Amino acid sequence: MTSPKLIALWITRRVGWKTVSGLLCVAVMTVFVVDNTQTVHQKIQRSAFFEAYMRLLAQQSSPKGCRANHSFREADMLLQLYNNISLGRVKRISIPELYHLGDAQNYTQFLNTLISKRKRGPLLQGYLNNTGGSTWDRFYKSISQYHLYHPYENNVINDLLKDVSTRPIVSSAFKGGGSQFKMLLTFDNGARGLFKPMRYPRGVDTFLNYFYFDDFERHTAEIAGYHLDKVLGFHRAPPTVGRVVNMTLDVLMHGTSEVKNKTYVSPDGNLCVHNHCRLHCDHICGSPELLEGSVSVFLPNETLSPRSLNTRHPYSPIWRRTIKAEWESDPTYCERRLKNNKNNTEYTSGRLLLDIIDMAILDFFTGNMDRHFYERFTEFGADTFLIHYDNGKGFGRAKDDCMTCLAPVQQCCMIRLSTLAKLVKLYQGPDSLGQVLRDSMTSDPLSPILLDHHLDALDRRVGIVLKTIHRCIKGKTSWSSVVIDDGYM
Ligand SMILES: Nc1ncnc2c1ncn2[C@@H]1O[C@H](COP(=O)(O)OP(=O)(O)OP(=O)(O)O)[C@@H](O)[C@H]1O
Ligand SMILES: [Mn+2]
Repeated sequence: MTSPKLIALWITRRVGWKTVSGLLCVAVMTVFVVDNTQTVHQKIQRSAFFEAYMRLLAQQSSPKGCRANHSFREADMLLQLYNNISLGRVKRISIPELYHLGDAQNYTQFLNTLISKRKRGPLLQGYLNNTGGSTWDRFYKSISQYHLYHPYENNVINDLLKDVSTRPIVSSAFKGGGSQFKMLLTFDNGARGLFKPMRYPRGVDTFLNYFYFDDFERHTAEIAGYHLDKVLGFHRAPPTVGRVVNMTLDVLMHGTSEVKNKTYVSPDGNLCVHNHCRLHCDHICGSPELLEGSVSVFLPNETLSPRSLNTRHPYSPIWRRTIKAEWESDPTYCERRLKNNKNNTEYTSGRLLLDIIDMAILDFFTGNMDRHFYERFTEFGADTFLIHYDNGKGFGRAKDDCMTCLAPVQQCCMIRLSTLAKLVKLYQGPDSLGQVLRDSMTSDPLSPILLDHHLDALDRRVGIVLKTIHRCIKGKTSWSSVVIDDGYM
């Protein structure tokens, strides 16, 4: 914060807004009367103090962060504490300058500064000498130990998403694994994408009597999940885009023989396909032949760059209606099994637990309870990010908040400093999470992806995460045991 701004803030805090406004009016009148050789306007414009004061006044009257839509007393207290620590007003605790929040700085500027300091790390070995020039090749070559893609190589991702949403499809096959209907699409350049079809129109909520595993996924949640991961500065989700598939051309004509055999015209005259899977594989129909869905860029070939598949998530939910998982019934689960588990150093040291917490925050924002396993690129060992894919169970209910999704944060009472800084910034404004996500998603060909009430819910959820963190700090009476600066962002 600039020093005139600090002075303005200090005076305002001491004597109150009204008094300062009154004094300012008197000062303006005096300037006007005493010296009329220059206009009052010019004189006022010169004053740094005046400018700082007006900026603060504008923010006081119309905050636009998440807080403007949903404020929580405890989140406000955390915001104040955060800023006080940044200003050096709290003994023995400090926040590195990189994470200080300027009032007027917009979120994207703040995020970009943060990201520019992120470690790059080594790239995937299997692609180092790849000379292919497709957008997929360029993307694979940029995957590093610390991120799936680099935001400053934006053109790669933009070009890639354009290709995924427009390139001719030359083959479509059923994709096994998991419980939802999926197709593996191959494009005319041999590259691949994972297609998830629309199961619900945008306005349909998850039925209240459904468990999370009863529900279909939403293609819009896959697209929004990618954008949300991106605007939160994680860059750990495979680029995903909306696409309208032609059931005749892309599925019937270019389908594998298995797909062709399972394509039919419904009594309503629509071209449909069916497949048998574990849970949700009923019939997918075009209207009459067009079908919208999401396509995620397929990750690198697994033989070249293996991923640790099927590592059980410590907060995995149970596929049962009547039994609870251990973590659901034992609030000491994190302390006992993860944080202080001497038999399992995976969670007691390194970045893993904080990555699980980042993912829990992402899942709380979307309402996605569907985390059974986690995956990462094996060649980077434990010092690498978790891949944020499979976001399709999100955005089912805007009115409710998935508090069980937040269990890792509530129980472990930890958060990465960089993640906290982003959330506090979004809470403070001038931008809110709903707004930055809306802006990001306008680039998708199927925009609008989310209806407004889902965007508004995100602003509420930012406040709830901060409230949870504030409770942790109060409960443990220690900032530094809760807010961890491990240097990752
Ligand atoms: N973009 C991708 N590139 C490569 N592999 C992927 C991609 N997306 C998903 N996968 C792989 O396919 C598996 C199944 O995908 P996904 O989890 O999205 O399916 P699902 O049917 O929703 O599964 P579930 O029933 O567990 O929710 C993932 O665990 C992952 O290993
Ligand atoms: Mn899924």
